[in-house]
Amino acid sequence: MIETRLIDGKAFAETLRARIASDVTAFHAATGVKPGLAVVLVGEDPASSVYVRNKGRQTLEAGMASFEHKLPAETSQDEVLALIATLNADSSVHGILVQLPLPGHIDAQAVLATIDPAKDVDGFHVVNAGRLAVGLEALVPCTPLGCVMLLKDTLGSLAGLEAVVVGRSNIVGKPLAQLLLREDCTVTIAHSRTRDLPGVCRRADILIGAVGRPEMIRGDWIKPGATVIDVGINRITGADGKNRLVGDVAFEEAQGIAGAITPVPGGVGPMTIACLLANTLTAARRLVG
Ligand SMILES: Nc1nc2c(c(=O)[nH]1)N[C@@H](CN(C=O)c1ccc(C(=O)N[C@@H](CCC(=O)O)C(=O)O)cc1)CN2
Ligand SMILES: [Mg+2]
Repeated sequence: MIETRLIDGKAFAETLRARIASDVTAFHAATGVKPGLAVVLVGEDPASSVYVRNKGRQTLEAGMASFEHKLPAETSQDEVLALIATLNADSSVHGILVQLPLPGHIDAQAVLATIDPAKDVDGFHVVNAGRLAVGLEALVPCTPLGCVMLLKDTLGSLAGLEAVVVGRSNIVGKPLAQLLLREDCTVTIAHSRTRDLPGVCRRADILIGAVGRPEMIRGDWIKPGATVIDVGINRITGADGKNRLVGDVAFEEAQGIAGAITPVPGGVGPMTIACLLANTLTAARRLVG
């Protein structure tokens, strides 16, 4: 039986954030500029509020300036666009992020399209998505970037490996497939219409769950020894009536089959904010340098 290794994203993210903090100190000493991150939250979604609070705290801990803009749920799209125009023009702001999801009356794509691509630290602007797709320097979405960092730390070179990404979102699935292609993986994006999904998953040396469906990927979908990255964060009520967080992969079933796996929580999640800080420093270097 295979001994399944746990990929500790929480510890990796802590080390990364410490390195970013020391790079921020050096950048500030060299330029006199403190990188600044502006986060826009519309409404009071409880999970989003927690993520935004954590982003603000970790931005300050890394020695950067944090600008939080919390707007009521009924804010109009025009008001959000006006705020973004102000942030685009503000030289103390090097990174701009609009927390998703937005309330239903706001067109997220229209909002994301107005962020200056040079300040788009989420990497969601079509200019950054396009630059990533054609192999140019780009700001890259944080969760996929974190996944690839964990994979390279676990496996070294990814070249030639068969990667299956289950999920085709603009935030995770599509950019992650581009990043894996850049690492010379053979990449498949699978989704709800994929035929024989278990069989497709069983081909994977690297299996990524990014569908947002609790424990959908079963243990017997995993090729023995494969590295499994679980991007899902699903809140479920267990048989005992208690709420808990599970991923897209049936974690217990993966034990003894996967070579390595990220837990939920404590796997990919913490990497998202660490990579956001890395992107903010990258954006500041490009804007100031
Ligand atoms: N503008 C953006 N919106 C959203 C993004 C994003 O990258 N940019 N990603 C997610 C939410 N997110 C950050 O915004 C995020 C999600 C999860 C975590 C995290 O650390 N998760 C912990 C568990 C936390 C919990 O108990 O809920 C973990 O997995 O260990 C950080 C950031 C959607 N929106
Ligand atoms: Mg909408």
